[in-house]
Parts: sequence; C-alpha cells; structure tokens
Amino acid sequence: MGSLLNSVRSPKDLQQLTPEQLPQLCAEIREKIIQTVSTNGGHLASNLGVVELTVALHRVFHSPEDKIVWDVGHQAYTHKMLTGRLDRIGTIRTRGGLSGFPNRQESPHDPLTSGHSSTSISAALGIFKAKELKGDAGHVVAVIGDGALTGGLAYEGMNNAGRLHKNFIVILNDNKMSISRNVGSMARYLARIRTKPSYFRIKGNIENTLDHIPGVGRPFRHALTKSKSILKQLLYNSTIFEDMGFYYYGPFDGHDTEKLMEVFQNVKSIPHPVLIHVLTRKGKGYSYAEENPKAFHGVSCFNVETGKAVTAAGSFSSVFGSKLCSLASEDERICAITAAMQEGTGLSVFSQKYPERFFDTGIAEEHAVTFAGGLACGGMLPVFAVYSSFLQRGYDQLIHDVSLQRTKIVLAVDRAGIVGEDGETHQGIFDAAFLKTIPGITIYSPSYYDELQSSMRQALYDCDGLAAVRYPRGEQLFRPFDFHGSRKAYCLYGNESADIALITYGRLFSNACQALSLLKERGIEARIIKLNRIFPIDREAIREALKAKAVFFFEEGIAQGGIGEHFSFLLNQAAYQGRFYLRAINGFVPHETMMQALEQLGLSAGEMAELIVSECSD
Ligand SMILES: Cc1ncc(C[n+]2csc(CCOP(=O)(O)OP(=O)(O)O)c2C)c(N)n1
Ligand SMILES: CC(=O)[C@@H](O)[C@H](O)COP(=O)(O)O
Ligand SMILES: [Mg+2]
Repeated sequence: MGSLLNSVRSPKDLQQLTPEQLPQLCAEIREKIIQTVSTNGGHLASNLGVVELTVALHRVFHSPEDKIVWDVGHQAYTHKMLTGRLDRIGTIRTRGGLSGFPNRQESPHDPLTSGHSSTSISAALGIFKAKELKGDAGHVVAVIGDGALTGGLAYEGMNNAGRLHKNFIVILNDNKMSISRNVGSMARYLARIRTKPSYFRIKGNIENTLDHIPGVGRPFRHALTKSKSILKQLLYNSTIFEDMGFYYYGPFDGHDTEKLMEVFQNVKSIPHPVLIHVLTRKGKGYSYAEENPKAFHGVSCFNVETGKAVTAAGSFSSVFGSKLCSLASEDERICAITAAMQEGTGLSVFSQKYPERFFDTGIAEEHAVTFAGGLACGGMLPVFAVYSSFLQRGYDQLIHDVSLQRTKIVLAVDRAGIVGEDGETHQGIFDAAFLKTIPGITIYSPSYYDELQSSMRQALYDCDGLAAVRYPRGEQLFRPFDFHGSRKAYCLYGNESADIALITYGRLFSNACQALSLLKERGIEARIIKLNRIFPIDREAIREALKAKAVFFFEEGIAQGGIGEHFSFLLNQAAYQGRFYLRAINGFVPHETMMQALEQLGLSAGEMAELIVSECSD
C-alpha cells in the first residue's frame, strides 16, 4: 500500500481521501511522530493523543480561512504535517528547522505563536472579533487541554466569549493529564462529567420532548435553556461551561475520527459559543507512552524499541530538589510549590516525603505566587520552583502580593538562560531583568551544584524579603579544577593584576574561564569577576572592576534592563574611566541546541575571547 501521508501536501488533499482511508492515515502519522521525536526529541505523548482529533478538524474546517488555535501548542505536530510541512517535519526543533510549537512566521496555518499555556481562548476570541470587524469569513476554533484549563486565563477568555451570539468553538481535549496527573477541582469535575452519558443526546431528547408539549413546552424549554437553575442542572445534567454561556457537547471519543467529524460538522452552524468535550489517551498508539505518559510528555532522543532515552548524569533541578528536602527536614516551615511542573523542577521526591507541605497549583503561576505570599503571611517559608519563562506570568503578584507585603518567599527559578530546542517561547532570558526591579529582592545566580546548594540556604536565611535563586536547564558545565564554589557575593578568578576584566554570572562562568585560557595562549592576561549574588551588586565587586582598564560583561539574559546594564550604570556613578563592553541578548532566541545558541549569541568561550582580542589588540 502506498503512503497516504505523503499524498497530503495541504488540507485540501486531505479532503480527497475516503473515510475508509483515514485510519491508515492516522497510523502513518503516528509512525512519523514516533520516528521524528525519537530522533529530535520533543513532545511525544501529547502529539500521539491528538492524531484523530487533528485529522477530523482539518477535514471539517478549512484552514487557513478557518483558524485553529492550539493551546500551549506542544501537540501541533500532526497539524504541521497536514498543513504543508511534512517534508520539513524531520527538522523540527533543530536550528533553522520547524519550531516545536505553532509559529506565525512559519505558516499561515498557525494563527498564533504559542508555547505558554491557557492563551488559546482569549487569542481565538480576539481573532474572531478581528474577522468580524473586517468582514472576513471563516470559523475560529480553540483547542485546549484539560491541563491548560487549570490556568485562570482560560476562564477569563471564556467569560468574555460566553457572551457571543455567533459560532465560536472551543474543543476541550481531556486526557486526564497535565504533564503529571491533572490536579484540582476542575480535574475532579471533568472526571465526573466524563462518566455521564453523552450530554448531546440527553439535551436533544429533553428539548424534543418539551417542543411537543402544546402551549407550555416551547416557552418552558426556552426559559430552561436560559436559566442557571438546579432544575436545569438536574434535567440537563448542565455543566459549568453552559453556565458560562457555552453550549456543551460531549463527552466524545477523541479517537473516533468519523464521530468527531460528524460533531464538528453539526456544531459549525450553531450561532453560539460551543464547547466540545473530547476524551483522548495521552501517548495513544505507543505502549511505553500510554503506560507512562508523564515520562513521554517531553523527551530527548530515545530508542523506539526499548523506549529508553539517554539520560543526563544529573541536573540543577535534581540538586535543587534534594537540597530542598534536606532543608525541609531541618525547618518545618519550608513548603514547596509548583505550577504543574513537579517533575521538571525536581520536586517529585519532596512531594512524596512531605506531601502536606507540597502544593501543585496547576498551570497557575499567578495564583502560585499569591498563594506563596499567603503562606508567608501565615508564617510559613514557601519556595516556589518555577521555570524562568513561566514566572513572567507572576510579575504583578511578586510586586503586589509579596514585595509590598514585606513577606518572605523564595523563588527557585529553573531553566534560567538559554533552554535550547523549545526555542523562543521558553528561553529564560528575562527573569534577571524583571526581577531586579522588585523592591527588596535579592537574586543569586549559581554556576555549579554546590553553589546552588549554598545559595538556597542564603536565600532562605541570609536575606529578608523576596529572594530568587536562578539556575540553568540541565547539567553544570565544565568547572575549572582550581575553582571552589563561593558563598561570597562575588569572587575573583585569574590574574589579579590584569588590566582586562571579564564579568559574568551563572553558567557563563565556565565559558569565561575557557576564554581566559584562550586569551593566555594569545599572550593576553585577564581576570574574571564572577557575580554570585547578581542583585544587589556588591560595592566591592564594583571596586574590583574599577581597577581594570577594560571591562567585558557577558550575560546570558536580555541586555535591556539586565544586570550588565545596571553594572555599567554603577561604574558610571563611580566615575569609571575605562572601556565597558556589554555582550548580552537582544530580542528572542530561536530553537537550536543550547551550545549553538550561545555560540550564535557570541557567548561561547571562543566568541568571548575573539571580542576581547579584537577590542584590545593595538
Ligand atoms: C504558563 C505555562 N506553564 C507551564 C507550562 C508547561 N506545560 C506545558 S504542557 C503542560 C501540560 C498541559 O496539559 P494539557 O493542556 O492537558 O495538554 P496535554 O499535554 O495533556 O495534551 C504544562 C504544564 C507552559 N507551557 N506554560
Ligand atoms: C510544552 C512545555 O512547556 C513543557 O513541556 C516544556 O517543553 C518542558 O521543558 P523541559 O524539557 O525543559 O522540562
Ligand atoms: Mg491533558
């Protein structure tokens, strides 16, 4: 049998297939997903779960006139293959290749660049309103997972969309999983409605019956559908979605392509917001992923036969998790909070050891910060472990609900700096710049595991108010053999009498050390001022920098408002007469390996040395 997938070069080609061919198409898509992710890494289980759903969507809706907005966007591989990107799917998440997420720059079939959770309904509503204002035709569909539905933004979107009197479609892809098992009362609620018979049918039957009762039937049906009464709930088995202004249909088997197509076709003509509840299995079709969807949510390369991945020897996240456990054994006030990233942030052991002091808020970073603030008001010592890029969500809460309260919480900011293959939505390049604006904050940026451990203790006990410890994704880099981790706010490395000073912090210290060796080979002496506490900057570190004739600041973070810019301001205030160079990040950083990105940004050892040679050669 020839490949059906190869014959689909656009959604229009999909229309040419017969319904009988769709199961084979889905099987081919699954095979392609498994093969691609096993080579490139990526989000396996979520993508395997939405194959039939995506095929059904593209059979019924006509992208790009109809807009399909994927929440988070980690599950859009089938969508990419069906919308003209099959040839490039093997390049996904690699330099210059397809993004692992929908991307507006990549295809007209991606109406929204995404990566962060719970944005789909709000964005889809905006797209819908823009269409309406411009008189453009076409449907708008948001596809949101049950995990993403734990994010408050989704409800803000529904709250507005529920007032529409036009067709607007939300598909809830319910697989009972966030990355870990989904948590919270909405997850419990979905579990309850999953077990009820299809609401589509019940509702239809009741309305039919009422319509046939002469005189009172129709007005009563009308009143009933508009009401939020208990009677309606009893009769209709009504859902929260109905109460928010949506027609609710489901639950449906999300792997039954034909049924899904029938439902989508039916709801297309309803002049009202509609929520279709679809049940899928995360990891569907690959037994290792079905059995352990958590382990196959996001994976690096793996062996398809054995399901085994190459695992790193250690990581900052796991060192953080162990250290927090030991600190919590000494201090009963310590609580750990995650916003649906228990595994990624290294908190799994803590959650088992101290279940009563462990809190998973769901994908709700804003709530997590305010909740941590509340715990602190109540006398606890909360540690919120969160990826740098997701913490962006909690900025106002940090100011209003923590700093302003003069309470103490600790942020364990994981994935700080370049994250690599997830690309521009996930890079942790803004945290140092935005955190340092918050009154009273202390920020540590350890380079190695032992420094992370000591920074944790310092953040908890050596400073008042809000403190952050930020560290990168993955393993520590090469460490100069004669370097010992330091608890000081800064430390010095290299030739103390050198006129050239490299200043840096965090992971880049390793590269700076290598740059120092490269410079030495070329007869250039230099020293490094390594900042351990990056905010507030120690006055002594400024005095050390003042001794140099040329200062080169290297920063794995955004230049504008970053630590380097602030350092230069402090040097200026101290009437520094030498030269100051800042090499930091400008704008978004695309997907490629972490090492490739550092090279590209001029932050590899070689690039650092080149800059210094070119600026300091006579
Ligand atoms: C703001 C934000 N916080 C956390 C994440 C990390 N994250 C990505 S996918 C995911 C789980 C999403 O679950 P769901 O929407 O149900 O999709 P599924 O993977 O189950 O298909 C999480 C927590 C994120 N992308 N954005
Ligand atoms: C889609 C998403 O936001 C997460 O799955 C993220 O990709 C995880 O990143 P890590 O691989 O760094 O844990
Ligand atoms: Mg889910």
